[in-house]
Amino acid sequence: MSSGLGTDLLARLARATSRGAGSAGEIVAVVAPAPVVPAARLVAASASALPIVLFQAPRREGEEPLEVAGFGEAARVEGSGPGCLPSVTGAARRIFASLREERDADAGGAPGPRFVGGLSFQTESPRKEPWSAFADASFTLPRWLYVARAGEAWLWLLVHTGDLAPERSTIEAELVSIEAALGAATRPSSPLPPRGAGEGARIEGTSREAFCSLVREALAAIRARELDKVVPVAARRLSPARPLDARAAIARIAEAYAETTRFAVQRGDRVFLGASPERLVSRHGRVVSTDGLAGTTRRGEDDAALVRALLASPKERREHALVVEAIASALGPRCASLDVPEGPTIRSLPNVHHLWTPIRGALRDDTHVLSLVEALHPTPAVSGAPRERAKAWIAAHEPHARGWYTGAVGWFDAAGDGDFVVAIRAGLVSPDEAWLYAGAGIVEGSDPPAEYAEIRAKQAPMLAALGFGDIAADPDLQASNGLP
Ligand SMILES: C=C(O[C@H]1C=CC=C(C(=O)O)[C@@H]1O)C(=O)O
Repeated sequence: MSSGLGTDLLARLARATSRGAGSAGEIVAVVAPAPVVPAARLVAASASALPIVLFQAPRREGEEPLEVAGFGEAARVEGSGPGCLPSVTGAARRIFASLREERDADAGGAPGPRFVGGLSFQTESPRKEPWSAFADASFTLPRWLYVARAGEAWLWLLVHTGDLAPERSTIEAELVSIEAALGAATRPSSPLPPRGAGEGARIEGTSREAFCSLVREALAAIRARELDKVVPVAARRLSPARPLDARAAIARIAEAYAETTRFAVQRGDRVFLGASPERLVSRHGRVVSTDGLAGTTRRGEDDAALVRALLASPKERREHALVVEAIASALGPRCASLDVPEGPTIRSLPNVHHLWTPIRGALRDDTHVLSLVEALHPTPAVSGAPRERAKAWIAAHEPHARGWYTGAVGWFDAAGDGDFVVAIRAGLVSPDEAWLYAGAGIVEGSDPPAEYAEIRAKQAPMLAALGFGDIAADPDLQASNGLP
């Protein structure tokens, strides 16, 4: 074994299993200190065929961001159909109860094993392509789990005790590959996308005209008082001439959008990845926090004027207020206190500015983060208001499957703590195609071409990460690729 980490981890595994033979069905978790690297870069550096998960939180005031990267699966919990989250929570509890953590003194502070995964926007049976491998809710307990916080990092290995003897050589081979990735991830990577990746690519999906007509239909429903707000989503499928590299795209988007939560969940050869600016909910003990995020303007040379206009726009404020009201009424009954600022501030990303209301509260009891997710999802930032009517409008009008886009991605641990983001600014990437999505909140006063420009700006990070940045920027190339 090339480094101390590998030797350490295997010695700890041997000691842990010799201490107790382990009852049938038990999972032993051993942990050792690891080099500190950006989690997204670790995923990108990994040549392992093991499926990946990633959740790399940004720096936020008063919080130590947690970075999580996982390879392979020690366990998976899944559910489908409306109301499946309680059974997923129950299944995860039983797995945590069968998990034996073994920590040496140098890993006393390591954040423990956790499930990483997500859920779809709407439950759907059977799930439509390209999302067939993504259950309505699906969470992985990684076999190899890298966790980093506050300048320290650790690597966990989770093994079913019954599998140990036959698996030993597989474990050793996987460890060699993860150590190599950790070594490579300490060196700066090249964030440049492949040149000319867009050449010869086929692009299909929601055209400018189709999106504008969806917005006009939404406006008609709003004028008819059927809805206050609805969030139509456009989908675009890119079939490149050369294979796409989802893991390299993860590293690029992670470095370019460090103020967002960078995430990835792999099922089969498809990776759902993105960089979300919007927290759905986090729970740490009794502290709950979330973001009201809705209302958008592009960035430009006249940035300060754009921000002033965004803050002053009654239409954007209304679109935003509906989100904040829905969050406050979902969390209010569960909280002993809830701090909802009077008005929004600005959250600026490299591509857009948003209206933002950070909300924090103290929970009345130890509500599991998944039941908070269930109470909040989907917020009017991705569905609309009233919620059920907006969901029905979306199901009737959007021609494509959203899948996990505008769902939620995050992690939860044995204590029921967790962190989830709204799964936006994301796409589903496999070697031979990428599905990119973007939506926009429609309220009275929305202008269809302006909303179309907004979704193009929201898709720019994923296009650039995949090497299609030239398509996003160049109108001639857009035309030659069949884009409006
Ligand atoms: C639905 C999306 O963004 C939501 C989040 C923030 C701002 C939004 C807006 O201004 O329309 C959307 O509600 C998306 O990026 O696909």
